[in-house]
Amino acid sequence: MTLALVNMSHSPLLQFSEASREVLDDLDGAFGAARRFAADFDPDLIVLFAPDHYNGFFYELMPQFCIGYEATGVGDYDSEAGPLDVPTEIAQRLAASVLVDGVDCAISLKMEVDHGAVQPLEILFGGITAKPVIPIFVNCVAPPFAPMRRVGAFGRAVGNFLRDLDARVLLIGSGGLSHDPPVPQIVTATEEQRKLLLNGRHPTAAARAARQQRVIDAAKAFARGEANIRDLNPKWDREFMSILSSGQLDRLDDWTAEEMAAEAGKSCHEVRTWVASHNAMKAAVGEYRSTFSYYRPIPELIAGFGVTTVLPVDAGA
Ligand SMILES: O=C(O)CCC(=O)/C=C/C=C(\O)C(=O)O
Ligand SMILES: [Fe+2]
Repeated sequence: MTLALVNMSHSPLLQFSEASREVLDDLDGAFGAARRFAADFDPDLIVLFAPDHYNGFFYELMPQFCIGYEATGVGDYDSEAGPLDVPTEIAQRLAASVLVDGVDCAISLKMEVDHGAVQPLEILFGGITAKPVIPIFVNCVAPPFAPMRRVGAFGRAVGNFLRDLDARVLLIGSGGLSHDPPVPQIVTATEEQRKLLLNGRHPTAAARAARQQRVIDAAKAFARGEANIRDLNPKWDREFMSILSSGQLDRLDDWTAEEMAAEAGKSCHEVRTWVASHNAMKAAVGEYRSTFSYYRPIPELIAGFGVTTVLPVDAGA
């Protein structure tokens, strides 16, 4: 086993925002660094921790963690649609191993994934079929949430499996830091939103376009300072990133979902993908070190945006 890790925020607004050329070029620089890191590492397998935004997972049956044996991109926000190249037999062994390790984890023989999973594959590798990938859903938008210590335990169970796998594996954690985009909440949902949250699979093109336009409009209003959206919290973001790079992952164990959302917005729970990925890395390799770290609060994307790359301490410089 040889392991490397990329964590990156994603944004459905990347192609649809009014962010300035300077901001987008700055972000492209960070994506370029992560892309070069991924190309240099040249994995033969990607293990991708990603959230979903009510495109593949719904309240009809909402797991906290789910390993995909097969997966398809739904194509939201112009992300690539179609089947991913999932090595089913390895995914099956991974799921069995995680269960034996004591973490109850769902499996899907027909997972549907959205921009949260697809965007890092596009940015790092140019598409969803460039490399074999095992997609792992982590619930980051639908309360109630697993305790953070459980997210850590899940990540470690994945890492324990990877430690004994004869492969070059790139772990990816996909999701934002502080952010509060207008994702409907079950407690405040209108009747129409409730239908979407329960099972809004495969919306019509018109319904998809209306849903997306609402988010695009909210981002424009937020950048003008006019939206009713919680502010980004760069202090919280930097503290979180510094805890991850310190390797002291148990410092996150007692963070509560309520405090996290109050500090950093409801979608900050996407950091759960970073927590799982770092715990997987630590379980598999022991000590790790950060090799690249980018952070910028970007209101036009409604995102505290981070990109990091990580290698085992004993890997060459
Ligand atoms: O379309 C909807 O109703 C949900 C909104 C949505 O998908 C927003 C996604 C935002 C992110 O992925 C993000 O900022 O991390
Ligand atoms: Fe997201």
